[in-house]
Amino acid sequence: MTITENERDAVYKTIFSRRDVRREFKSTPIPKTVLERMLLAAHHAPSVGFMQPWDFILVSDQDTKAKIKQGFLQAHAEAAELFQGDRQEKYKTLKLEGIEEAPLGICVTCDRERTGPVVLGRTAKPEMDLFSSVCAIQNLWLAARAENIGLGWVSILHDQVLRDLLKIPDNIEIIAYLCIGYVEAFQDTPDLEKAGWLSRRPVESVIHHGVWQEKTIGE
Ligand SMILES: Cc1cc2c(cc1C)N(C[C@H](O)[C@H](O)[C@H](O)COP(=O)(O)O)c1[nH]c(=O)[nH]c(=O)c1N2
Repeated sequence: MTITENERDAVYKTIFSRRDVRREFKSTPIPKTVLERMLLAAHHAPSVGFMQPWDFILVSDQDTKAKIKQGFLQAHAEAAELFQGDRQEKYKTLKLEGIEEAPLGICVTCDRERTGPVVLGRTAKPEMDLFSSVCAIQNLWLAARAENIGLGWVSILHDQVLRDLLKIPDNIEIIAYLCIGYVEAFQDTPDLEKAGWLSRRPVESVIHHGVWQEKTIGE
């Protein structure tokens, strides 16, 4: 199957216009068929040894979301203490989650024993199963964008909060909590760039020819 030029352009458009969304979620529920399409796309991610170690826990209960938000607030306050001076003040102004506003939360996990203990491709690098679950998240993120649905990753949250609330067994690794929903608009630039936190590095600064080289860019 050959990808046509228009189809190629649509893929790049989706990649470049994807955003981490934390604000302006609409309460409109995501239709079942749309959600199924997105989850099927996530499930078609590459995985080490074709292990498919991911699971997706769908969270729409408002009370559960409120408890997850409490967990975020605690971790967020702890995080603020780690920054100093102006950086700390700036950190406190950032909007870093849309847990209660987004109609759907998805907790993505990784079952490290799914096809184990010995997994093709994981023998020298045991963390490859975790990375595979992240591949599924990226597929979900892009599929959401293609559906004009926003997705935001919230990692300022201790695992135990999600483990207790969502009854996740100890042998299952927690990879991510994602906030998902239709949005008022997709911004052209990342929120953190707009807020003056960091900006996108020039692509030349991350490409090395032959050997790794130290590269400095103005920040
Ligand atoms: C593993 C991981 C974890 C997080 C994120 C991303 C990833 C990949 N990002 C989103 C992150 O801030 C964002 O991707 C960058 O700022 C770039 O913006 P765009 O994604 O291009 O809009 C993120 N954003 C946020 O508001 N709260 C968070 O806790 C996190 N955590």
